[in-house]
Amino acid sequence: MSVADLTTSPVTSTYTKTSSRLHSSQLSLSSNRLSVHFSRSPRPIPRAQNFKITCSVNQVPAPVAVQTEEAKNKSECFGVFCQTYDLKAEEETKSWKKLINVAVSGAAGMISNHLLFKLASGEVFGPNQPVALKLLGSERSFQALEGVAMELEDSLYPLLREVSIGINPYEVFEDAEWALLIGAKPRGPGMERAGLLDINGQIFAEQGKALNAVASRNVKVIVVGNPCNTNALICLKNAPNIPAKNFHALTRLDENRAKCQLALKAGVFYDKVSNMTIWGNHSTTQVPDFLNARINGSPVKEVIKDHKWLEEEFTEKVQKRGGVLIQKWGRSSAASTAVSIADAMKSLVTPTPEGDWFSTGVYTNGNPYGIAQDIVFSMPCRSKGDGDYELVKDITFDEYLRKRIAKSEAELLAEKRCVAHLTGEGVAFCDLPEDTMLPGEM
Ligand SMILES: NC(=O)c1ccc[n+]([C@@H]2O[C@H](COP(=O)([O-])OP(=O)(O)OC[C@H]3O[C@@H](n4cnc5c(N)ncnc54)[C@H](O)[C@@H]3O)[C@@H](O)[C@H]2O)c1
Repeated sequence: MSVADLTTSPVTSTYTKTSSRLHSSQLSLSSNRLSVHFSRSPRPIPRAQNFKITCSVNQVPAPVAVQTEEAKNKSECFGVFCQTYDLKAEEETKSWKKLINVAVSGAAGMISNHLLFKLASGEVFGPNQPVALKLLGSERSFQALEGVAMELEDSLYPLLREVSIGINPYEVFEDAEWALLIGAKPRGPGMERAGLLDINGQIFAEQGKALNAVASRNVKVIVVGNPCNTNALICLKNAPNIPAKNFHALTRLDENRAKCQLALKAGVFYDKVSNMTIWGNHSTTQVPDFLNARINGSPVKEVIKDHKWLEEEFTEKVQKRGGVLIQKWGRSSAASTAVSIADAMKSLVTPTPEGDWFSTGVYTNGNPYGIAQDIVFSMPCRSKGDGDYELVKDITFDEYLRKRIAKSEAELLAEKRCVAHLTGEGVAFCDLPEDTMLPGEM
């Protein structure tokens, strides 16, 4: 049964439009009946469209798209996603899950332009998980946000049930179960790192407060906007009613880059590289850990005998990859960052393969590695696939690794002092050890 088959059935034009949103893999057939169940949002007043369709291929009830006064007046939902369908359910497909609310900030930006389509396609949450996308933009980017929503409309994703757009985080983050915080100001010419910390820190303080006020109490937050570790710290400090454990700073792109470089050097396909940890800050002090990583199940140092390359070239290559890419591309990595955000989410919603782990920047309180408390630091984690994670215990350290980790730790502690006014910890004092470039910056 294809979409083409469906659209030839005797339906009204409204229904044809809707049924053309369905892909055969997401449909369920019982005898000659086809059922699709669009989950209802838990919110009392729908902001975007909530609808339920059941149809028979031979005899299709002609559904009426109802534009209620309330729906007309809603500015948050977008276009086709504002339709309310008044349909009678004849058959419900049991496999559909409850709608998942995903908020994305910086939704009109370059990274989101790749990520949103991955989320809507089912790549992250699976082929029977309906998704609502709640898109946050800035005042300046609002028109572009409408353009993004139009492209989402035109993509006819069957799993995409709601799209709402807005510039007020207190509205957009309502009931969010995932918050992907990508929107941030780029570092302008001549801007000091401390200036960037302050200007973006304010965005993440506000968004932390908004999450605290209106998001799901178990929302998982992934901070991408730079400087992402300290932004994540600011965000969690401003959201005291959400577990600090739920906040992540994205270092998965760095992990993916490190795996790629090791695979290249060892002459193996990159799926043979496992147990890759990025320690520390998403900056050039980050530490790609070749001591604990494995290639084909063996320690990297047994496979790659050129230890000088590992300590010098490999480490620097990973740390500066973003900058090199900008020189080639003329802009910072967007597609591979979106891939890595999807990877980071998948790592939390699917069980980690036996013996392996992944890297993510998380809150350090209670960590078993002796890293300073109360910062957000990239560390090795495992997940049961329930959205939560635990830190990996059996990790080996040597002097080289300890020394490098300490440098990244010192940088994050200095960044923390720089944003004390945003974390509720007094007066800020900025003594950053050096102005390390962020990956992705010139
Ligand atoms: N952690 C990582 O691995 C990683 C990798 C690459 C880029 N980044 C960072 O991700 C961020 C976004 O990158 P991009 O390439 O998508 O940038 P972009 O400039 O293309 O998009 C950013 C968008 O955010 C919007 N925005 C600004 N302030 C906002 C706010 N307060 N609320 C909502 N939206 C806001 C802007 O209008 C813009 O549309 C940057 O900070 C970049 O440094 C992080």
